[in-house]
Parts: sequence; structure tokens; C-alpha cells
Amino acid sequence: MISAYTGTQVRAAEEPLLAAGQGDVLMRRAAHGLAGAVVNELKSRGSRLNGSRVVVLAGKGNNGGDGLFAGAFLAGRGMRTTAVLTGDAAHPAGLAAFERAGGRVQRLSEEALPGLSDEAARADVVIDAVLGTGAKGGLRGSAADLVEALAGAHRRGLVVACDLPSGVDADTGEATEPVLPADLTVTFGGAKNGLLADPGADFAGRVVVVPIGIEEHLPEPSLRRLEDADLARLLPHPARRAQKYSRGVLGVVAGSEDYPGAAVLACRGALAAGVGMVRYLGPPSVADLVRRSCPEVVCSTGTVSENRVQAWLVGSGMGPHDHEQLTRARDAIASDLPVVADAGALPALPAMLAPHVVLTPHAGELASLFHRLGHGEDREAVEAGTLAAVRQAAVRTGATVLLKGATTLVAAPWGTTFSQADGTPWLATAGSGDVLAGVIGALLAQAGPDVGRFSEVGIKGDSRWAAIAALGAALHGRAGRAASEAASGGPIAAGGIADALPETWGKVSMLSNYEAWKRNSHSQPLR
Ligand SMILES: NC(=O)C1=CN([C@@H]2O[C@H](COP(=O)(O)OP(=O)(O)OC[C@H]3O[C@@H](n4cnc5c(N)ncnc54)[C@H](OP(=O)(O)O)[C@@H]3O)[C@@H](O)[C@H]2O)[C@@H](O)CC1
Ligand SMILES: [K+]
Repeated sequence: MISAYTGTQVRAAEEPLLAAGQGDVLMRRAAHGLAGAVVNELKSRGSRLNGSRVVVLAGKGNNGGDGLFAGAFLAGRGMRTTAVLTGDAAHPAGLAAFERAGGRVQRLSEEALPGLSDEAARADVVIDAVLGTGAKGGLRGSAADLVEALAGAHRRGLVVACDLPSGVDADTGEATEPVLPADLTVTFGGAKNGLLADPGADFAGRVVVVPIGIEEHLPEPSLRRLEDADLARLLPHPARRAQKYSRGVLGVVAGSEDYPGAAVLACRGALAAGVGMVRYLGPPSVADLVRRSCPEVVCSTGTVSENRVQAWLVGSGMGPHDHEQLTRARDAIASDLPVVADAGALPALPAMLAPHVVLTPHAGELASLFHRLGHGEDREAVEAGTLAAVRQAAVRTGATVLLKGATTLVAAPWGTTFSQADGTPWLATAGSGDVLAGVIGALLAQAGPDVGRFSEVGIKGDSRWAAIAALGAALHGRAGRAASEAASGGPIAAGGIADALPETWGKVSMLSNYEAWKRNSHSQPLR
């Protein structure tokens, strides 16, 4: 599990060490980790170190200090280093170390701007160490001009952000442009929220966390990301004597005369995600299509209360005039069973929900939801601050909210939040959300009652609904990526995501089988 923190949490964790006079040690560890990551990245690209050119953009605070110390380490490895000081001052010890190591120092000014931006554009490595967790707002003045010129320039070099790309808010992921997009962000002590939430994540590139000795002082993370080992532990596995009902039945209320395919794709997503059985409820013409496309699905005509299931999926492919389907959706939400409420169900929700109801809006649908709740955020505002928006939506509805995007965020009403970025941009295709709703519905039906499995990885009580939704997003994203990779990186259609899901699931669970085998490998073999 990747844990992320706010800047304030990280600074509080640094406090006891700063009070003990360990500030220099922390900074040198951070700088050493940053320089090491630059060296590793250059080596992995087959670039030589000796003689290659590094430009450190150094702000006046400790972030600039990290950059200057890292520049000193790199100069010691034979690299030609230039520090561009963007403020009226520089970290004194960092600057002294940089100069001792033979680095060249330039001060940024309006006159020097064209020459320095040209030099940075031609450098093999640019280290962005202007602003870190102590920043207020984005880049200003000549530093903003320099970064704007660099961001637009034709560069071939590596851009490495020190702690976080300057201009990205560590706590929220909001970005005040211009921001220099990094290939790699080396972050200290723990990942920052802003690196795992859009739009900050757009600028972060690959994120490497360097431990600096504050880790034992860090509190509960503010944001988490499920990784391979977590997925392997959390995916449900059928018991030896399982039967289809004990494995979980998902009721699907989706599709309409206008969008019958959404019902098919939701059912395909659910079937591919291990559910014991899918029951479909909807208009006869849609039910016909579902039967023909997925003969495994049992189509029912009754009401919600007449169909025994462990979880419901409602809303995919439904419109505001599908009254019968909307009534079923409302009944499902009132049933006290776990529900994933997608697309057409979102405008029909009661004002107050519970955390076992998982809403799956994209940014536009979330903006509409806010409007209905009397909170005027438009789509652009949601996209500019996804983390704040998803948390706000969870607080205001009482539901678990999953905000779909390049980075998918899931928030519980009390703030527990997951961030998953497992997919590919090819996932932005019609029907992809219907498959996702199917996958989450299937997982709710199977894993909902299994409180113990989640608490083993530190996810307590009702926070598991958010974890289940995050698990669904991770599987869906990985299946989409696998489908695209099978097409040599080419495009995918939504059905292809469902087709790739069982193998994706299998590969993830092999990890947990391997862990179990390792635990038991001391036992005597059978003779
Ligand atoms: N604590 C530690 O020991 C460790 C900290 N570490 C590192 O320190 C970083 C945090 O350092 P920090 O607190 O010095 O803040 P930082 O982000 O460098 O910038 C703030 C400076 O810039 C200024 N400023 C603010 N906004 C501005 C703007 N928009 N445009 C221009 N200037 C602006 C502001 O000055 P002011 O305006 O307040 O006079 C202030 O001087 C952290 O990210 C990590 O890299 C690691 O080494 C581990 C050990
Ligand atoms: K930075």
C-alpha cells in the first residue's frame, strides 16, 4: 500500500527531529536520495554521467536546499552542474556545499532569463527545486517565466521534481500553472497527497519515495493506494464448497430502450469479476439482448424486493424518463444492501445515503450532483481539485464516492480516501464505465460481508466499501491496460476490458498464492 500525507502531516513528523538538531541530517538524506534517483534514471536510460549537464532550479527555502545539496552530490560524480537561484536568497549551507563541489551559480533575473532558459532546455537533467511543502500559491515572476518557457520548449533531457513539482499543492493536488511536468518526482519521508490526485499527478511522472528517518512519526495516511500485494490479499476467493448463491448474487438494474448495450456491458463486467450469479431486471427488449449476449445472466421480471441478491448495481444506461427502472433503482438503494449507483441513477438519489452505497460519477456528473445539492461547482472546478471534490461529495451525500478519471479517487464520508491510477488513457471509451460498475457490483456482492479480510490490511469497518470500490477501479484499470498491451498498445473497446478481466484477476491472485506457498513451504511434502 502506498501511503500519502499532507504537507502539514509531513512537517509535523519532521518536528521532533528538527527539535533534536537533526535538520541537516534530514536534508542530506533527502538530497542523497534525490541524487541517487537521478543517477539511477540516467543509467537506466543508458546515458553517461560524466560530463552530462545538470541544471538545478533552486528556490530560497529548504526545497532549494535539497536541490543544491543534490547538485553537489552530482557534481561529485563528474556532472557539470549549474544552479539557477530563483529567489533573492538561497539555502546557505546548500549553496556553500554546491560551490565547494565545483557547481556554477547563476541568479535568475529578467535579463538573464533567455540565456538561462536556453541552457536549461539543453541540459541533460533539470531538477525542479523551487517550491516544496512550504509554498504558498504557485511560481511567480521570473521563475514562472522560466518554467513557462521550459515547459513549452523542445527538450530531450530528464526533468526531476524535488519533493513535488513546483506549483502543485502538496495537500490537494491543485496546480497553479505554469508547472514543469516531471518525468520523475523524488519525494521525501512519504508521498504527498498532491502527487496521487489530479491534476497534480499529471505533472508528477513516476513517483519515488525516499525514506529520511521521519517515517515512525507519520500519522494515519491521508490518502492510500492499493498495490499488487493488497489486491492479492483483498480479492475474494471461493471456498472449496462454495455454490453460486454463497459466492454472491448481483442484481443489475441497468439499460434502457435507448441504451440497451449498457446493461450488457455491466453484466459482462460483473460476470468477469467472479460473482456467483447475475440477475437482470429491466425492460423486456433489453432483457432479450442481455440473454442473447450473456446467456449466464438470469433475467427476472419482478420487483427489487422479490429478487434475493447480495448487492445491487443501478443506473448504467438509464435516462430521466425510464420511470420503472428509476423506481427499481430507488428501491434497491432503500434495501440496505450494498449498491453501486452509476450514471442515470445519480440524479434520482435520495438526499442522504449510507457508506455501503457507492456512487460512481465522472467529473461532469459530480458537478451536476453538486448543483442538485445546492453547491455550485462546475465541471472545471471539480477537475481542478479532484481530491477536495470527491471528499466533499462523500460528506454531503453520506455515500462512498468514486470519482472516475486518469487517477480514480474513492472517498468515504469520514475522509478515508483511496487513489488508483492503474489504467491507460484508452479506457476513456464508451461503455467503460458500465463495465466498471459491473466489476464493483460483483465485488460488493462477494466481499461486502468480509470485514476481517479488510481489517487485516488496516482498513476498518465501513471504510471497506471505499476499499472495495478502489479494488474494482484497480482491476478495471489493469484489465484495460492488459487489453491494450495485447493489442501492442493500441485502442480497446469496453467489451475488451471485460474479456481481459479474468486473466488480470488470475495474475494478481497468483501473488497471494505465492505468498501462501512461501508461508507453508517448510511443511513436509506428501509421499
Ligand atoms: N523541514 C526540513 O528539515 C526538511 C525539509 N525538506 C524539504 O523542505 C521543503 C519545505 O521547505 P520550506 O518549508 O523551506 O518551504 P519551500 O517549499 O522550500 O518554499 C518556501 C520558501 O519559498 C518562499 N515561497 C513560498 N511560496 C512562494 C511562492 N509562491 N513563490 C516564491 N517563493 C515562495 C517562502 O518564503 P516567504 O515567501 O515565506 O518569505 C519560503 O522561503 C520540503 O518540500 C522538502 O523539499 C527536506 O529536506 C527534509 C527536511
Ligand atoms: K519542487
